[in-house]
Amino acid sequence: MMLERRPSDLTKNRDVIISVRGVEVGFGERTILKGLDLDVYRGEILGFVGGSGQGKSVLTRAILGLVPKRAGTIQVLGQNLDDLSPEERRQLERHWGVLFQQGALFSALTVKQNIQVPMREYLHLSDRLLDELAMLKIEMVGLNPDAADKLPSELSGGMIKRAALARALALDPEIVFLDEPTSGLDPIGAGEFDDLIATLQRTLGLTVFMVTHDLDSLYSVCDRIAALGEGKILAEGPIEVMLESDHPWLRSYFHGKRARAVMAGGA
Ligand SMILES: Nc1ncnc2c1ncn2[C@@H]1O[C@H](COP(=O)(O)OP(=O)(O)OP(=O)(O)O)[C@@H](O)[C@H]1O
Repeated sequence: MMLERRPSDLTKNRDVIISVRGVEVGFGERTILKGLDLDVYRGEILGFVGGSGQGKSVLTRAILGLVPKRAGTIQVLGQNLDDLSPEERRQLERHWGVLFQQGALFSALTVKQNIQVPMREYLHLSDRLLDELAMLKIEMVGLNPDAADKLPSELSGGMIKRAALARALALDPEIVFLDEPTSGLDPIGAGEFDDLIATLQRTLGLTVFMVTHDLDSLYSVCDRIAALGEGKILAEGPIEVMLESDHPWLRSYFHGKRARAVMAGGA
């Protein structure tokens, strides 16, 4: 069953920063996304939910241009991804940062060197300036300065996430893609990471596209939520829209035992 899409008040008069129209993605015989439409608005934190294997990572990767689509258009910052030359595409990529699920830091590089990888690719700055910039990012994500010279293997899970976020922020992006940023963190670590994302979004004016299963994150930091199922967006809007939906998956997700516990927790 398809639910009527209902734009929230939050979206009025706001710039669309990512526009997905009629996107179809499949592998072999299987079609994962079946003509999906989605808008992401400048400055919002959009939580992207859906059952396991529904295609949340596939859509994220399609927006990043990492998996081919069979149909549809994707515009990011007003540019149609299909129309870009390799150099235009490289310039566009400067404007987004990505935090993949596994953190994906280079294991042989220190935190500082990891953060400097995108900087070295795009900026032509002295080593001293690159060091200063990296230390700024380290501070921004709440890591101790002495984390700079550590290898990923010397860090806790929470610190790895922060270091990966610092690298995603290396080029001062306008959009950050986060794939299950709080997975693997304990509830306190996850809550602190959520707070960090909310603070960065407010202070830097970031737009955040966050794939998450974490109900706490959805309640506490997301401005809007989009739910994926059956290859399309089942519903999108603030949490109230999710709670009012009578789609069976949304009902069991947002009214299940765990959801009730989160609500009761005062979110
Ligand atoms: N490169 C690929 N080749 C073939 N099938 C793929 C490929 N990438 C993803 N898939 C399939 O597409 C489906 C959607 O995968 P995806 O990782 O996007 O799900 P998800 O919604 O992010 O799930 P989860 O919440 O478990 O991470 C899965 O069935 C997966 O096996």
